[in-house]
Amino acid sequence: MFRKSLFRFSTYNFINVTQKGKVALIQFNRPKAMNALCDGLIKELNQVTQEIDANPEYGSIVITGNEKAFAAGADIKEMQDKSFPQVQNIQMLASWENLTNIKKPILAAVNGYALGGGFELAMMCDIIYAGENAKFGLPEITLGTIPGCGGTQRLIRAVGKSKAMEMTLTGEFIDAQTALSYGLVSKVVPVQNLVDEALKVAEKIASFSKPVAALIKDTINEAENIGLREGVKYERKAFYSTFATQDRKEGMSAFVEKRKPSWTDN
Ligand SMILES: C=C(C)C(=O)SCCNC(=O)CCNC(=O)[C@H](O)C(C)(C)COP(=O)(O)OP(=O)(O)OC[C@H]1O[C@@H](n2cnc3c(N)ncnc32)[C@H](O)[C@@H]1OP(=O)(O)O
Repeated sequence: MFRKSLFRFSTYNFINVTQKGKVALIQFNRPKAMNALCDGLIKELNQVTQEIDANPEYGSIVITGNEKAFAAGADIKEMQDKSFPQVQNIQMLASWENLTNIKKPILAAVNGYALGGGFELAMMCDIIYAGENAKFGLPEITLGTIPGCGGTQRLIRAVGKSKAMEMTLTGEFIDAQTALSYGLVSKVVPVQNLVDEALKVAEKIASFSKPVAALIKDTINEAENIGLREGVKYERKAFYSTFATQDRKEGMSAFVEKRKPSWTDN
């Protein structure tokens, strides 16, 4: 059934979606606009990620752009003439947050520019890998505005106040090595190897029990929403809930019996 859907996705205007084993690879496809994230692209991204999330064939997702740009932000040309009442009325950019409701782990593979909303979208993902040419920035101040997709909130959590202030108040970009030293990305790899490296790790993640991977993703992300005491309680509840799964039983039995576990996602 999903293969049919993938066929339908291939007719999408702004993204390409391909199946790589148990991983769905989503590639932004607006090369002439530096993959600026127009409304249509975000609609397609939300639709496809929700379908992938519901499809048991898939265990993880990789999102990427091209070698020049992951995404150069929200589409400035779409926003240019909007008024305050209009943006408030349509709750502009609010639907971008849907990505954070996806239960399956999402890796962002960033080559080139990840700016403004492009960077914010990468920060909504669970793991970021950077190509050697990656450039991250929140240049909204240079446009007379501020980040609107959680950038201020996620950046301070990722890198601390001084660096978050420096990046957002100057609008300057940082390179891949700096992003690595800030802890914003987990790994820097040669540009041509980036997507393969992300797919390899995504395939490994997809090989585990899906409900267990979803619990890990959820509990780590929840840490950004709540304090430590509440967070530890939240984690413990999630941990206990793995004892209601076959996969927890199988994983521990396999260890004791010195064999490979066989996951059933139950
Ligand atoms: C959530 C919010 C509020 C936001 O994201 S606001 C947007 C934040 N992002 C930005 O400010 C980055 C804007 N882009 C840039 O600064 C430059 O395009 C880059 C990425 C540095 C690349 O520079 P260059 O290599 O010189 O390419 P450049 O010619 O500027 O871009 C190529 C095309 O993409 C278009 N483009 C690039 N970024 C765009 C964007 N965010 N929105 C719309 N179009 C964009 C650009 O207008 C140009 O189109 P055209 O050929 O019709 O003139």
